[in-house]
Amino acid sequence: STTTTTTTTEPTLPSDAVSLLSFKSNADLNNKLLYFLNEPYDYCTWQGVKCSQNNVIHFILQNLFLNGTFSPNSLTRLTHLRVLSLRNNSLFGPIPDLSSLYKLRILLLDHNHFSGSIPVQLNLLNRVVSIRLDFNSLNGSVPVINVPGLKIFNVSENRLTGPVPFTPTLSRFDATSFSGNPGLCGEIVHKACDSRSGFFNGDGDSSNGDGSGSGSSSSAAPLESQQSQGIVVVNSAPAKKKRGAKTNGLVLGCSVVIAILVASVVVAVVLVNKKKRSFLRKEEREKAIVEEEAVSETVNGNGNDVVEVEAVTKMRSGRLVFCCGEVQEYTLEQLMRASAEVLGRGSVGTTYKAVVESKLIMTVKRFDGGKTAATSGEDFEKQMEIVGMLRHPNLVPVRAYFQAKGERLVIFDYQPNGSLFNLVHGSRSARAKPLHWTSCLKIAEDVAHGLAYIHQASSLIHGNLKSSNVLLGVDFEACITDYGLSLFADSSLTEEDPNSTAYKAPETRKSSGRASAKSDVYSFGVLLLELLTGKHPSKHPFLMPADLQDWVRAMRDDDGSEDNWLEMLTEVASICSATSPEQRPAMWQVLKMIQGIKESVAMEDDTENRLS
Ligand SMILES: Nc1ncnc2c1ncn2[C@@H]1O[C@H](COP(=O)(O)OP(=O)(O)OP(=O)(O)O)[C@@H](O)[C@H]1O
Repeated sequence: STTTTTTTTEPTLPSDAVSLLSFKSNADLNNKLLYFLNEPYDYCTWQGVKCSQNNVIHFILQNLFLNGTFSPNSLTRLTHLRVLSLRNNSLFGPIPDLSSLYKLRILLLDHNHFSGSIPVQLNLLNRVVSIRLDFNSLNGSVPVINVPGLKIFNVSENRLTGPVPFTPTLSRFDATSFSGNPGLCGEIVHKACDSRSGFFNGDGDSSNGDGSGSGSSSSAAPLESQQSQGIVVVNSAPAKKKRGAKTNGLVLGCSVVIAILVASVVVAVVLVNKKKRSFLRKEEREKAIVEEEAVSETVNGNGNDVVEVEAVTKMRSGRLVFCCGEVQEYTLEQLMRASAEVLGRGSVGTTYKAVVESKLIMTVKRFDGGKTAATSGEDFEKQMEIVGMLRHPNLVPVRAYFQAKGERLVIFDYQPNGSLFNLVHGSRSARAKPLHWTSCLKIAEDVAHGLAYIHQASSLIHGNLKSSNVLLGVDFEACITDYGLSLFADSSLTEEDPNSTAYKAPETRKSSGRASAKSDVYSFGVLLLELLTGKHPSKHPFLMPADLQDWVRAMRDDDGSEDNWLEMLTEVASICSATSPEQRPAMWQVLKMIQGIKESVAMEDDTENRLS
């Protein structure tokens, strides 16, 4: 056979093939890459390789456990290379000088074991838009990098030390690009390089009077960039030369004014950022965008190979799936760029109010990868398909979902009037009366309706019914959210909040206990008591039915006028929260009971009206 895995460099071989084989011989010690040289030399079909006119333009080998080194004189000879990604492997040793790759736009070497220093020649890659070197073991200092088009730069989680050069390029990135390197200092990472002065400690350094800002003495960056780019910098380094010369009253006065202005701008920037932050951290948002760029690179390099582009998009960026045949109103990229505000952090992730393209408002639940890792991608998709099909006036609809490696998002409608939790406990003082009985009845009916629908329309259960998962719609109708998502939570990893635990049926509190339709009924009973009494479930006493009636009446300060309906609703709550699941009614029966109470109240009103 002519098939060979030889790594010898025969002069007749195409030089790109030689470079690839040379890379493989050092980087792939476990021989995972099946690179065989057959005539005609077909290296453009090798794993991870994409060519344009027989020149390698993309080399993408991700998540392959490649275990070896990145030798100089291997890929560095691929002078047409535009995308180089070796992320998420086990490559070790130094990163070679890549300056010969002058066409390189995307360099992703993150999540490996690279050591040694960051090659200073990165600064010569003047077409590069993305450099990711995070999660390696790189040491030494951050080199001066001034590449105007650089959009993504991340060297976090390494062992870098010393001042971060304050160049016009690097100053565009925030501390997250450098985090996880305790030895780094300077303005960008908000850490003084001189141990004598604090960064934001107001010790007077900010008013040292010389107006210079760089704590990174090694930086060759022009200082005017700090002002011209509108970056407010509080100096961390003590003024050495000019301090003595500028101590007159006028300068001190100016310094105070400047300090006040600086503080106001910092506060304003912090406030704006708080409101406008994307639900993805900057680096993650940019990662998604870069991956899209990599995809568009694929298009450029390969004409109109749409099918392949779709496959790449699915694989790398994940897929935004719109449920129930919804119209696709926005793209993944638009979603990733949405401005977002944290609504709260729950047991399995964080929930955001996101605004896409300044007009579409939605709620995005972003799962914490670690806490839902036990659910496979396939199971997630299956469950989301069922959940996404449900439509009912008392359910917050799931519009879309997304998953990619380590990232899961579920997109709901945004409910403008907050949650039942806020309505019951929110701004009301501790001594405020519980909700009016008509509201209690209406909310109880809405929630029972939604829950009965979930149980009947599908094989789903809610699994996490509680007042923060009941939201109020535009007409203050109660809508259940987060149904069917509890399945993804790994209970051994989620912290138990006493308020949440109190909703859980006794049979589900054991580690082997599984949620069921009957455990949802129990949660509904607890929620009903919360509604009636205004008390957090963790404060509900365990009482026999007769005593429960007395307690509810006492909590409502009832003078007897609410007697009838209150007694009936408390009765419903009591049977729903029976200790034994068999004794609890089904949800449709609970709904019927509540509707019965409503009708009897209406009849009573009617009779009273006629008599009066
Ligand atoms: N669609 C929505 N519209 C408006 N607010 C929402 C929406 N979904 C959730 N919220 C609010 O966002 C906050 C956080 O919700 P999240 O579901 O993350 O946590 P939780 O409900 O407290 O706990 P869990 O994760 O156990 O459900 C809650 O106050 C919730 O009421």
